[in-house]
Amino acid sequence: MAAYVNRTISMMAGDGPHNVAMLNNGAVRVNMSNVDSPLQIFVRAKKKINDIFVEIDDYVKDAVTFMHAVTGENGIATPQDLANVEAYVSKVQAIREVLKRDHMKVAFFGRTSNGKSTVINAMLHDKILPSGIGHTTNCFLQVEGSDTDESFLRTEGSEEKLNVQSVSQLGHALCASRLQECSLVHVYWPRELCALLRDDVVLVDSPGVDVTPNLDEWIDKYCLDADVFVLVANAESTLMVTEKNFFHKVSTKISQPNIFILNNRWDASASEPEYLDQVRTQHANRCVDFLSRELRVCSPKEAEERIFFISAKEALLTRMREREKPVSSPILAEGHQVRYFEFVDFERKFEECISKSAVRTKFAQHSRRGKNIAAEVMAALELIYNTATDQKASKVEKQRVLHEQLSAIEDQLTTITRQMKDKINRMVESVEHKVSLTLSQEIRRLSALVDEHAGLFRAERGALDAYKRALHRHVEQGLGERLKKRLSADIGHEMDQAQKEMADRMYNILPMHKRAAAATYIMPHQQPFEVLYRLNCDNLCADFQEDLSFRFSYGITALIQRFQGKNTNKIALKNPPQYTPIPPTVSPLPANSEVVRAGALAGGVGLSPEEWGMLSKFALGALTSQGTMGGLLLSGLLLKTVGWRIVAVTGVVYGALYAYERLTWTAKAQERVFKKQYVAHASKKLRLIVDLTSANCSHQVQQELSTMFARLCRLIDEATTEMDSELSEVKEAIKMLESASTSAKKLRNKANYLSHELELFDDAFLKHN
Ligand SMILES: Nc1nc2c(ncn2[C@@H]2O[C@H](COP(=O)(O)OP(=O)(O)OP(=O)(O)O)[C@@H](O)[C@H]2O)c(=O)[nH]1
Repeated sequence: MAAYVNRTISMMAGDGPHNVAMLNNGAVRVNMSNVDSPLQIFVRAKKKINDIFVEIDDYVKDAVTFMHAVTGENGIATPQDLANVEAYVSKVQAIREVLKRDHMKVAFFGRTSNGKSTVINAMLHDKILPSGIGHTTNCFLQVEGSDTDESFLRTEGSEEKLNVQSVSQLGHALCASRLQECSLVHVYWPRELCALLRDDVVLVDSPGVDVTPNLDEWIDKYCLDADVFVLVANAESTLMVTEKNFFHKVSTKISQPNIFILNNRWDASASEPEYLDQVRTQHANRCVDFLSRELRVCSPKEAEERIFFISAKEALLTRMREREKPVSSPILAEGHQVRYFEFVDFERKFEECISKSAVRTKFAQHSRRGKNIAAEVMAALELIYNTATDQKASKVEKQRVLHEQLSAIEDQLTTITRQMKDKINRMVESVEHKVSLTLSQEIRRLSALVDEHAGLFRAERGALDAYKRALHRHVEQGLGERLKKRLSADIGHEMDQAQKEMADRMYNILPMHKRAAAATYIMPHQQPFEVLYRLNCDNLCADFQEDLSFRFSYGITALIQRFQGKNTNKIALKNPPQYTPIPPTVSPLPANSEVVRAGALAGGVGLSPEEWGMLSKFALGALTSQGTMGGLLLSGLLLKTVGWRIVAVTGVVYGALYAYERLTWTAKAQERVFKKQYVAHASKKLRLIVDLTSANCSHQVQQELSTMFARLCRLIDEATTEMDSELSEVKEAIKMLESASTSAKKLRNKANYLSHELELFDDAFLKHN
């Protein structure tokens, strides 16, 4: 027996969770260090996946912040995309909460008094749960590590901390204030006092399966999240139907539950050593059969590894002694070391099993969900990245097109401006020439126009003034109509052509969407173009003074004037006068303008106008004086030369001519003379305003075309301004899209990193588990 014990000790010391040593007094000490405990797999896995979920949490929050920035108007993510990713924040939070609470749970079941509480106490190395003969545990007792160093109780649904000593009352079936059998009491025990608790193992004690009909309720409440079930059987008897029945129910609700069978009270076999092996074999076979054949939760070989023959009472006692705690019965039966080693062996296998199982059942699903979340968020970011990339490409293209359009418009506008300027200048010159020519021609035809006037002519002052006003109107109107007829249509046609060409060329460089606006903005001429000029005969001929006094054509004065006029012309021709240019003006010339002109002519022969006046008066005075000596001498000379008869006949003829002219000096003749004088005067005045009028008309044309060109240029300017601001917007959008695609790419890559981390987690903790 001693050899068997030593062999078992050396075997277990090598790979067990606890270093085992036999003490001098025959007791066995087990090192509580849990550095190499299989439970550390769960601990490390929990820490790792918790760290990964912290990163996933940060990642999802970063993704939500990013998506907020790119969602909305002109955004690249839809509110639905944002809502989808936002939903993961709470999901990750929920997983982290579950992770915090994740532990390895082992539930102990069996018939009353089989020793469930004693097994748990032995595993906890202390007498924590009530145990005793008869029906002791009357409700579920869950022992777990307390975060603080204190030990306390908490009943289900209550936050009140109760004294841990009260567990023997609350959980004891014999206690007056006992709880419902289905209720749960949390027993918090300092982690530092127990390696199992430190490593997140939670142990659940239960009332005997033979004392309740509510097995289904138990299973639903306490078994569904259990990683390992321990059936504590009584080695003194055999597996009972009630026990089997319970686990049948468990296996229908949980797929492949991990079930260990402890044949407790094996110390009883010490009193009957001769049947020890047979009984053990019998129990073991039945248990293997139950697990592998009836429940089908494992293979027979695996089942063999999950069946143990122990004495919880001895194990607890041994551990109490190790911890130098008072024990009621220090005497242990023969073979207690072997049973204790088997108990330790159970613990090691149980720890391996519960650790692997908990990692697989709890963290596998977390890992899967983490990967799904990373993949879903990555898909959303991939979509945003693609959208941002596509939109950026189209914006870059738009930017290129806008650049091209702007520089094309600028080039074309420069060319068109130069050409249009030339065209306007040519048109202005042409119009000026045309108006000048036409007006000059019309001035030459002024006598015909004046002759057409058929008003009642009378020589009285009042009637004459009225006639003059009527004639002014007639000339204004007639001249106006003729000019309009000859110029407006012609120039108007040229204007229309020029404007049309201008508009066509400008439209062509406008962007398409502006053309419609331009078409409505620049309306074609509703009215034909009209040359505007101001012909105000009232002002122009205000200085006109008719001379309607009778003058005999052959009177001496007339003859001298005629003679004088010829000589003056001769003098004028010999000495061409230097005219002082008179600036064209619409205001009437001064009344003494003739004097000025005469003065200018006089200047041509070197005499001042005053000197010429004196000379003329003297000559005329000399010739026209009837009573002077000169006249007498001339008469005498004529009489002596040609004879008195000829003089008489000439006198008669001369008298007859005078009488005739005097008699024909009627209102008609006076009107003719008036019109002639008017034509001469008006022609002279109109000639003065030819340049001004033609300049005005050409200016009008220039104004009209320049205004139109300016309006078109304004349209182009508006269009280019719009295009400039559009270009700025496009540049901004490109910047935003660039930054969005970079961020989306970074976040997408982080999702890859997280998925990779979870893959590594699977490799480390799940794949070979
Ligand atoms: N001889 C012996 N007695 C044991 C062993 N384990 C437990 N007992 C005793 O069996 C009695 C019942 O033990 P408990 O641990 O209360 O059994 P239980 O299964 O928890 O019983 P309930 O709580 O009523 O369901 C106690 O007196 C224990 O001391 C053992 O291995 N050997």
